[in-house]
Amino acid sequence: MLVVEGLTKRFAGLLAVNNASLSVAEGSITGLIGPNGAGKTTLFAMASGFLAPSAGRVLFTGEDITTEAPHRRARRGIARTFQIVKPFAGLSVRENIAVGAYLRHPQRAETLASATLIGERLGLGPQLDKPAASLTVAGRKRLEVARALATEPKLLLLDEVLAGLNPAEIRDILPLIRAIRDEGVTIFLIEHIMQAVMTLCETVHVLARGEIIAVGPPDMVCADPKVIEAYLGPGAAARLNAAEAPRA
Ligand SMILES: Nc1ncnc2c1ncn2[C@@H]1O[C@H](COP(=O)(O)OP(=O)(O)OP(=O)(O)O)[C@@H](O)[C@H]1O
Repeated sequence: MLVVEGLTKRFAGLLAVNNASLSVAEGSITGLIGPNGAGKTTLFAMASGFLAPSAGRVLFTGEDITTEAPHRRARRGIARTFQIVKPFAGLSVRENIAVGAYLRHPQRAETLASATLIGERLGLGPQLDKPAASLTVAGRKRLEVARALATEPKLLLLDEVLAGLNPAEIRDILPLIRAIRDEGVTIFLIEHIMQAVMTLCETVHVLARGEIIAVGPPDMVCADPKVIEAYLGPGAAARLNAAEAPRA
């Protein structure tokens, strides 16, 4: 569904993403992991049109969308959430979701009806008429997903939607992410919480210093020495192996 080929982004002297290629299969929940500063959000920004790549291509359902603006990609069916959640604080929760719903339902009554349905589905029913500013962190994260989902995407890019949530809140939101996929929305997510990645994702891509260094099922990827070293430093995989080896 989404194919990224040789994607590169330079910020002045910094190579944030370097010749990254990956694909996200239709109907999958695919993960993008990697240490802080690896280039994950930059890659998402290029996939969703918020940043122009320095080189490389982005294909969506077989079409080259590399130079398309975010609103055009949204119309094609690509939606993203942002790591730093910034709802329109003065608007109600329903109105915030309606901003997304407006893309497919330009009539006000329909927009609000669609926003109501999506808000209820995301567990925000009791808060729909409250100002977005009154939501807890977990509520804001749900609102962020609701706003993206309201555009009725085919592909949903989730950038650390679990960050800042406590274990109970994470446990509550995981089935929701799975349900969204089960209803036909392909999901590509950046996540640091490995337990969630292990539970949700069929395939994981690992980015380190801007380069894709591994891809595969989460358990395989997490056991890959290259991945262990990217997180823990050179020699870490060998030290872990030595520590785990039975003593003679
Ligand atoms: N607009 C920008 N201008 C200059 N440098 C940037 C810009 N955006 C990101 N960077 C740099 O690019 C690199 C990759 O950043 P990015 O936010 O994509 O990493 P990340 O993997 O998403 O990190 P994290 O897990 O901490 O969110 C970092 O060194 C960052 O400082």
